[in-house]
Order: sequence, then C-alpha cells, then structure tokens
Amino acid sequence: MSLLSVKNLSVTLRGRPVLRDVSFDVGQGELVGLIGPNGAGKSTLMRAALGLIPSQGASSLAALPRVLRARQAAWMPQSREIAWALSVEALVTLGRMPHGQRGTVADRAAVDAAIARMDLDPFRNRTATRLSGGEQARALIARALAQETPLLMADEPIAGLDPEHQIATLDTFAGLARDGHGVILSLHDLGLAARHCTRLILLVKGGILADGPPAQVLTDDLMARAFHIRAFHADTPDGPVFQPTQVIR
Ligand SMILES: Nc1ncnc2c1ncn2[C@@H]1O[C@H](COP(=O)(O)OP(=O)(O)OP(=O)(O)O)[C@@H](O)[C@H]1O
Repeated sequence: MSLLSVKNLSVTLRGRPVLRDVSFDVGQGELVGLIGPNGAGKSTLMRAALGLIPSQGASSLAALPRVLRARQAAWMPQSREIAWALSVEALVTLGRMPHGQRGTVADRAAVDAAIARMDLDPFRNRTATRLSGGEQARALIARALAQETPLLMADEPIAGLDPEHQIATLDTFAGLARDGHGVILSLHDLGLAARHCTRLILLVKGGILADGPPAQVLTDDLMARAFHIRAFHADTPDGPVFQPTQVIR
C-alpha cells in the first residue's frame, strides 16, 4: 500500500527552480534514504511533499486536511529548536496531539515506548531545553515516534548523534519499516545509508538521478556524478561497508 505518492512535484523559491518534476511512491516496509549534495533539494522535497511549502504537481499527503496529515505522517525538521522549557516527557507527549492528547492508556503507552526507544528514560523529567544537542535530537525523534503514524519523515535526524545513538536510531527506523511503517529520511552519511536503508533516492540539482536499492545507487559512476567522490565498498559478513575516500576533480 502506498503511504506517500508524489507526482511531478516542482518548487520555485524566489524565482529559482529548486525542485523539478520529482515523482516517487513510498510503501509500507520501506526505509528510504534521501541523499544528495548540499543544496540538492532534499529538505525542499520533504517540505513540499508534506504540504508545508507551495509547490506544483501533486502529493497525496499535501492533499489531506491538516489533522489527517498529522495522523498520516510525523515530521522531524532539520532545525532542532525546542522553544518551550518543557520536560522531555511533556515534549514527547506533544506527539500525541493529532490523536486528541487525552491522556489515554494508549497515549501513555506510546509516550513510554518512544522514550524507551530513544534511550531517554534517565532524561524523562529533565527540561528539554537544557539537554545537549544530541539529546534534544533524540527527544524530538521520540516526539515523532509517539505520533505513531504510518509514515515518518525526518530531515537529517541522526546529524549530531554519537555513533551508538546514530546506529540505534537507524535500527529503530528499520524496525518501524519491518513493522509495516514507511520511513523517509535525509542523511549525508552514505555508509550508514548503505547499511540501513532499503532504498535510496539520489537527488541532484532538484531532480532524481537514481532511485533503487543502495547497491544500485551507490555505484562508482553515480557517486562521481553526484558527489565528485570515489569510495571504497565491500560486502562483509556484517553487511555492506561503504566509505567515501577521495574527491575526484
Ligand atoms: N527560502 C528559500 N529561498 C530561496 N532559496 C532557498 C530557500 N530555501 C532553500 N533554498 C535553496 O534551495 C536549494 C535547495 O535547498 P534544500 O535546503 O532543499 O537543500 P538540501 O538538499 O536539503 O541541502 P543540505 O544537504 O545542505 O541540507 C538550495 O540551493 C537553497 O539555497
């Protein structure tokens, strides 16, 4: 079942085309990594697909009324600002708002599960604005998890996390996908993308250059064209290893 369908999505910002005719579908069980150079349009694509900025073309999510959209997709933007001095538990509980936030057993279970999944039990009663950058990021991911939506979209969710929590967060997202959710996240770490994502969409200059399983996207040719890099890759008993090694000029 398709959880998001984007057709010929285009965005122009201040008179400049930033996204051109982008089309793709995301279904249950997919962990989709959106990769591409700085400025390729990854954030713009997610924001347009969510209906947060004006666009041409069609997005099944953007077409939904706001409350239904918030029940369909949780969103973690790139900016990590937490405005209010709430406890971590209160912040995560905000994720239940699209469901009515009535403090039901289901609400409390979702909040508890999200806090545990993001390893935040020791921080539960701490003021979120007084946590470190990575801890705040984990609290915001927990808020998105507590929303319990079919689709989760996150803009660079693992940037700034330590290696343990980067891997644990991607394992959590992979687990959600295995449970039948869809996950779309932008990320710059191609090694982690290779290991954890079921599919990669490579965006360059506002258009899709490649879309498929990691092994079909992280090729020498596409890496040279998109990023001007060469990389070492190998299949190991622990899974694929992909390490960018040098810039090609
Ligand atoms: N509000 C805006 N007004 C004008 N141009 C913008 C605006 N926001 C983004 N852009 C431009 O749109 C392009 C795509 O930006 P976007 O943030 O989507 O890229 P990205 O792939 O997410 O980049 P990064 O990897 O650096 O986060 C960039 O060239 C950027 O300068």
